[in-house]
Amino acid sequence: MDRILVVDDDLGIQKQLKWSLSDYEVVFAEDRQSAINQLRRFEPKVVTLDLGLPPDPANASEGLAALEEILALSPQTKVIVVTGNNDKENALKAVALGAYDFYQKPIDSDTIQILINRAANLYNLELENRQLAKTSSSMSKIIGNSECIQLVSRKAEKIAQTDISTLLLGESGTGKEVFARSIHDHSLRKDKPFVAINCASIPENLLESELFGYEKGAFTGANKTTLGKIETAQGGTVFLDEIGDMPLGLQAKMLRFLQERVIERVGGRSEIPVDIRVICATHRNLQDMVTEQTFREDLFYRVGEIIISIPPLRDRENDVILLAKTFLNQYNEEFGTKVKGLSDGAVKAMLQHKWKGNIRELQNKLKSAVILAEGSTIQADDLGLMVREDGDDAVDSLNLREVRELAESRAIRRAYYQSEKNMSRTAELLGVTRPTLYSLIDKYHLDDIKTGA
Ligand SMILES: Nc1ncnc2c1ncn2[C@@H]1O[C@H](COP(=O)(O)OP(=O)(O)OP(=O)(O)O)[C@@H](O)[C@H]1O
Repeated sequence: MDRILVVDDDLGIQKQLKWSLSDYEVVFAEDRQSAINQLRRFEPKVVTLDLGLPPDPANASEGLAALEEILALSPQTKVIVVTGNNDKENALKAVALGAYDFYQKPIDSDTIQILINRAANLYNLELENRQLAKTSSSMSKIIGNSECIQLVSRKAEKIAQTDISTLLLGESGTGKEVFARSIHDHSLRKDKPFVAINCASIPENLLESELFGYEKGAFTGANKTTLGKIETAQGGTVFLDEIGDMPLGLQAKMLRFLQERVIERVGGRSEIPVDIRVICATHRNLQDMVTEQTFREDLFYRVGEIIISIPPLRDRENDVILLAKTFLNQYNEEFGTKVKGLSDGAVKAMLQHKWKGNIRELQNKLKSAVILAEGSTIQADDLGLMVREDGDDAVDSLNLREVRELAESRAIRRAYYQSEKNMSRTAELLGVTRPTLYSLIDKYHLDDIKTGA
């Protein structure tokens, strides 16, 4: 509930406003000092300020001084000044000082309510814009305010200007490619190419020539010498998505390229030096693959000089809403629609949903909801989601064990980030011993925490 501060020494007006502003949490003050105290304590979004305050209720001096103090302390607050009848001069003075609007007594409940609603909406919009601007200032394409995504973004920002081989881990659709591009865009190689290749989507027999290129006549159909993706990225960055799907034979060749920074085209005889940064990604558990000997251990250490784990959307607190609003604006523009926002039910359903497809799933849902929405706001139904009552996690879980596992994994991850990745502190926050914490991390496959990423 948005909070409003009413500054007025007239108890009748206080009562009237409390009654007519039932959609808000209303707090009161009767003079300048108490107004400032309440402002500090409650951080209201909107203040209605009577200019005639004690000890000088007949003049506007005390009210104007209060206005200046409020705006100096909290410039984003929307202040609506309330003046005596016909006191236009002071009203205009207040607006010149930065008041959002003015209102002349006597107070009409409906009108002041409309004014306050508009002021609160504007405040919320400005707040959202500030948050978007804040997130876009560092890693520009990474949208998200949650603590875990901020930590990961900072890590990515730190390594962007180095050439360290980076391994991005995360479920499908969490934004691994977006991160890879952002790292490239923040690096000294940003004016050179960024070339992405998905190792899982290219048949095994073609992957080698796709990566390393081939000489004319190397095989049937090789009519002319062709550069591979690595060579075309010369000076820039190669993003190898789904590195876990790279066949073992090719892994050896990849290792040689990473160690010696030279490549040989298929059918070629000469070594070609390449100056390239490599970023790899996978949704697989490479450590397990190393144990199973389906991924070379030496390659694992070579591609993962630094490992960054991108958290799944369900662990990113309110980011889901921030992202949904961003996509909503984006799709409104793309499809020429005028959907205004998300209903409370839609917000609740989105916060409850498990987002197995992560940001990609959210994007798809928003896209069809914007196109199909009947009203001006998106409902849970438009997103194909259901609102569950609190504690009703079991509805789309397999059984109680799954509900418990999900809740425990979430709690562990939250405590881990809250304690800035300190294991002892994480265990303390969760009220378990360190060995218990480690066994839970193993049990729930929280690999990012295990590797300290
Ligand atoms: N932080 C973000 N802000 C806005 N959009 C994002 C963000 N992260 C990802 N996206 C969008 O989500 C979609 C999925 O992102 P991306 O392809 O980078 O995920 P991925 O982890 O590489 O997926 P996969 O493993 O399936 O290849 C893309 O359309 C991307 O534009």
